[in-house]
Amino acid sequence: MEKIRVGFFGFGKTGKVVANEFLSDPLFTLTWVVRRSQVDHQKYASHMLGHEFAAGEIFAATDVNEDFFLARPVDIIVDFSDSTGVRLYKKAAQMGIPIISAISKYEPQDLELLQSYIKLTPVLYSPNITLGINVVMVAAQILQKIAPHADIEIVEEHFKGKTEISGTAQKIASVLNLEPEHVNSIRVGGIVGHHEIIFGMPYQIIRLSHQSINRAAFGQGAIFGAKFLIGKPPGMYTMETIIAEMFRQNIPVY
Ligand SMILES: NC(=O)C1=CN([C@@H]2O[C@H](COP(=O)(O)OP(=O)(O)OC[C@H]3O[C@@H](n4cnc5c(N)ncnc54)[C@H](O)[C@@H]3O)[C@@H](O)[C@H]2O)C=CC1
Ligand SMILES: O=C(O)C1=N[C@H](C(=O)O)C[C@H](O)C1
Repeated sequence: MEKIRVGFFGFGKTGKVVANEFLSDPLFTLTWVVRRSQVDHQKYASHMLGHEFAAGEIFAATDVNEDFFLARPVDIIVDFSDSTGVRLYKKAAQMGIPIISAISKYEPQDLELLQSYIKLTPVLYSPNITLGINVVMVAAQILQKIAPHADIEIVEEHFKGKTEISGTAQKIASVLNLEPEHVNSIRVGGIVGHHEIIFGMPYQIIRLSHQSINRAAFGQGAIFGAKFLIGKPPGMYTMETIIAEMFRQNIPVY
């Protein structure tokens, strides 16, 4: 069976680990990687990640011109770069190549550009692409409806260098209609990503919590998303809508 060809944007702390998950999955082949600079230009990501086979030729953002996607065809684009990455693949969207965006914080004009692509191709956009956090997000919305008077606070913990409030926490606050002051950020050590939603009720506390213990969790989420997205009609898709549908199909009947 033909492998799914992946075009990958970003090769940073998370991008490298996610790219390696695609390299290690027999269903996929990493066709190329685009990073911002000329660093490691035309080397292979696979070699840099310790594999002997050659896959994932590295290009710089400046290499991505009108012909790039025609010359290096892929079946899906996966973006773990930053807000600006979306500006590089309008042509791919016009060609109907599905897009997974894992960018957690978009500048408004870049989010607008991503949203313009949904008329052309299927786009899966999730600020946190792990299966687990999206189960927590859906469960929290259900719990809020069951206990509408509960006090709710969000705690998000990340590595010391993360400057912005997590996109995940902002998404959780948004779906629960909470003001930003209910998001509490902690920055210590090398925490990959921990989110907890605390429901305070009379005489009891409910804590819904998710911890990414390795950035490979984001790679597994991206692989799950890629398998879901390929073949879908143009439109916007999110991990939580996929998970919500799985809740609907699997709700236990007593
Ligand atoms: N949705 C999710 O589950 C997750 C999302 N993220 C997000 O993914 C993004 C990347 O995370 P990290 O790798 O940790 O960040 P990082 O800062 O370590 O790496 C970013 C990479 O993107 C590249 N880049 C920047 N602009 C680019 C452009 N225009 N074209 C091509 N490459 C470009 C940089 O060269 C660098 O290699 C961040 O937005 C982060 O918040 C991170 C973890 C999980
Ligand atoms: O920057 C990260 O690493 C992460 N960013 C995402 C976010 O901002 O929510 C997802 C994850 O928590 C890790």
